[in-house]
Amino acid sequence: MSDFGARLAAAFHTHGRLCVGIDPHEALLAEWGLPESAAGAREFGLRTVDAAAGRVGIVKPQVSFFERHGSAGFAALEDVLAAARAAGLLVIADAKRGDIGSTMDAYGRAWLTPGSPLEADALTVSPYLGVGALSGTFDVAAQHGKGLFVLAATSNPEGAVLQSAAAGERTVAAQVAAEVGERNGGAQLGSFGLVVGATLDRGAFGLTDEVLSGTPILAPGFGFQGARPADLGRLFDAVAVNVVASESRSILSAGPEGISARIAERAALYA
Ligand SMILES: O=c1ccn([C@@H]2O[C@H](COP(=O)(O)O)[C@@H](O)[C@H]2O)c(=O)[nH]1
Repeated sequence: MSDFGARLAAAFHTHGRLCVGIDPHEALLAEWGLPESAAGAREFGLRTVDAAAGRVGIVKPQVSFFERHGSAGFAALEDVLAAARAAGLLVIADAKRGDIGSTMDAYGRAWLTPGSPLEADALTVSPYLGVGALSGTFDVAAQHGKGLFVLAATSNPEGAVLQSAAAGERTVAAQVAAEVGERNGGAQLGSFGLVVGATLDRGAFGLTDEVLSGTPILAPGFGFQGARPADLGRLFDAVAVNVVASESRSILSAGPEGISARIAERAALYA
């Protein structure tokens, strides 16, 4: 099987850049007429997968909305992950795991090992304990052709003070980007990416075209958080071709009857 970077490039080519977030918020479950339970989250996720399949190439389940239902929530998530992958969608598990290296290795195995109940194509991880603490997770991902998205400059305003702070001659975000970029070894589109919010000016974080070159960029913040598809080129210019544009609530709020049309409409804006 090809590596994650190659599969992502193929998804871009076939379906464009939109990634549909699967975030079964309590309010959305109510709007969809579904119970506030693991069963509700499962049904919500499966219907979203059905609507996404064939219309986009990538989905991003937000793990927290399943985790809050405990073991039944994880069982629901397993079904959603399996259904999405069976439908040919690339699945980014948005779990934002971050810990010391030995513990990260276990997270890597949980989310990225073929046949694992929680198998995804890529996982979001936090570099707050040092990018080096993710070393074993990079290795597990590489071994199985999977991907990682490492938080660099997040879409929420609270992140900026830390992420734009100096780390030697670079900002924290740019240091993370440089270390992740090295892992991609000059590939046109590597398997190891960054999270860079679409709500911010990446220049303020030192995230130049050079430091982002060849690195997939997961960009939440489109839709509900205010960034518009038309901003993609302006925000990311030379590296826009590597951007996974993520929208959750702006799509999910269409409800079960309207979601297929909403996905098709939004996907066309990122084609
Ligand atoms: O910097 C980040 C990293 C992750 N997220 C996640 O993306 C979605 C955004 O949902 P919307 O409804 O499109 O606002 C959500 O799962 C976040 O946890 C982010 O927003 N920003």
